Amino acid sequence: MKIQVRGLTKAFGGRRVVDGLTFEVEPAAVTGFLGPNGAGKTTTLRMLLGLVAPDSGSATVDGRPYAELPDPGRTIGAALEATGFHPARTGRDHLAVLCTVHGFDRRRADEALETVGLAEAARRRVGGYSQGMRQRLALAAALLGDPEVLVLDEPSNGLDPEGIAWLRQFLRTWADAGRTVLVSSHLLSEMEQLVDRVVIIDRGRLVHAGPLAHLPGGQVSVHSPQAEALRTALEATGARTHRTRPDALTVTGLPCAEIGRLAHRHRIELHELTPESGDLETLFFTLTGGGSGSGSGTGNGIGIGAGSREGK
Ligand SMILES: Nc1ncnc2c1ncn2[C@@H]1O[C@H](COP(=O)(O)OP(=O)(O)OP(=O)(O)O)[C@@H](O)[C@H]1O
Repeated sequence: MKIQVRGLTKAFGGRRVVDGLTFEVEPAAVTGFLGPNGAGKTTTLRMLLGLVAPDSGSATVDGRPYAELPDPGRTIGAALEATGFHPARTGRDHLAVLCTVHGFDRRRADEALETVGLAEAARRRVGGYSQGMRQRLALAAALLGDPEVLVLDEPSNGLDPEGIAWLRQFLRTWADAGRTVLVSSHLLSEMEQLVDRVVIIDRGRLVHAGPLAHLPGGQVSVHSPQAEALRTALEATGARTHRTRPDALTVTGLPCAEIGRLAHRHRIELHELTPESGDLETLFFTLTGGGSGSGSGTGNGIGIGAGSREGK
């Protein structure tokens, strides 16, 4: 099932926090939803889940807005925040209550706890859970309806490296089964390990969407016996070059096809043209000019312009 977001817009107090946002999330892939703190990720997800009404535009799953899904609980599962658990309840009781509320078989509670690796802690009170265990419990809650589509807001927050490795494997298996998953984060370095595709937003607007493997902003390595002539031609277009050998350059700021076209136009012989995939950090800073937040990274990864969390 596909998630489709079309012209989605939402303003709070006259300020647009989601601004004409359009993107799609395909099944059978893990899609990262990335942007600095306050970029509008959570608001977008809340609109997708029918928790906030858009001012204009739409967010649909399988072609329908949440409110019109015939069986929303079995279509889309979401973990928006790993908070709001009753501390005196056990993990198992928490899920059992949700099963009752949503009309799911109570056996799903134990199955979901098993899936997220919380079976042994199931009968302990949530008040004693670590942040990572709460994340797993929130994920278990999202899985109760055995949905086709999973939406996770910052699921790696509070997970230790072992937890991250587990999450990566879980998401991989999920996508390999042909299901859809959208995972939001402001931690680029972690997402790079977790996702196949990215949707990057900043100030409520789309900055970039596409496969992780084809990120722009990376470098291209070029071998040519006329490296100096090529360098002159490239720099005239504004691309940055670095001579690595007498017959080799790395080029930043132009894709392979453009470099090949330019070389052809100047009758420059090429022996090799190799893209070196960009990384998310380079991409983000290239596309947004450094992000809208302030301050440095937070948590155990590198944050995208991770400033303070506003208005929460
Ligand atoms: N109900 C609300 N009323 C007023 N302002 C809101 C409301 N919900 C969100 N905002 C504001 O909208 C902006 C976008 O917030 P949102 O939580 O969607 O961003 P985010 O990208 O998810 O950020 P984070 O990574 O911090 O969760 C923020 O400035 C936030 O303060």
